[in-house]
Amino acid sequence: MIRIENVTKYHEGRVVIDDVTLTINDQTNVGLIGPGGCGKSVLLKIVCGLIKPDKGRVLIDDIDVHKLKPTELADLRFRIGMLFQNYALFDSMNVADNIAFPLRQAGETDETLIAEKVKQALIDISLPGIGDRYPNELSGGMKKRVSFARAVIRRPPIVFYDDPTAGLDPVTSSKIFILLRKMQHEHDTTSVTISHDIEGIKDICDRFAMLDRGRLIFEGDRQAIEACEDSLVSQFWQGYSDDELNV
Ligand SMILES: Nc1ncnc2c1ncn2[C@@H]1O[C@H](COP(=O)(O)OP(=O)(O)OP(=O)(O)O)[C@@H](O)[C@H]1O
Repeated sequence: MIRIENVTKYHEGRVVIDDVTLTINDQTNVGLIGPGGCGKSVLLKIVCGLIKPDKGRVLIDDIDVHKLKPTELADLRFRIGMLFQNYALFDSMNVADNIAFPLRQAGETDETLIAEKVKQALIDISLPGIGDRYPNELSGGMKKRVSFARAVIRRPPIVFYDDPTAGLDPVTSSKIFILLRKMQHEHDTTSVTISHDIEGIKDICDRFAMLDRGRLIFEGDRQAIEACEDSLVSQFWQGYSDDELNV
């Protein structure tokens, strides 16, 4: 279970995460939504220990993430897969080595096994045989899928996806969402997915949390968000605005 308790974060004199409390139960897939800049990515980075909160705490299976020593934090991160917004692939490594990185980092030395796992991962993301290519030879959508493969290669029980379909065409986006769903169903992962693609995450998440200017303004299941009377939540969910657009 992931428990975010009264987490607050300031950045350059202003509050970025404002007293957020949220519980994510095991094998639950949470869609984290909200306007650009509301703090979604910062919250995920706080949860996985990359950014320290100014107040509050994060517990993963009762372990206080920000009280861990660096080596203990590294151990915890072995259990967490992360798909970053900016791909975060290593440009100097080919695709196969990028995908194999978490396996080798975890101490796997059986190169035959690694090669088999990488081969299967490339098949799973519908990019068989591209292991020898380098990230700069790939399209944005291919990089996202390779990042996905790397994030889940060790089948981590917890996975965080930061806008996995940002900037992708609809066909590639739907492929990514299919992969996400497959991970959830076949490996019972607990996940948090940040996405601006409401239609896409409707079907892959069982609960939803919405941030607005760092505050948690909604948490609940699909039925609850569809019935939510808060105009900000319902407009965001349905993808329209009462205000005229200032263009
Ligand atoms: N290391 C950091 N610690 C705390 N706050 C940060 C840090 N880096 C950036 N910020 C601030 O956090 C705010 C929220 O950014 P964040 O990337 O979390 O928004 P977001 O909701 O994920 O936006 P988007 O949907 O556009 O990706 C920004 O205003 C940014 O200035």
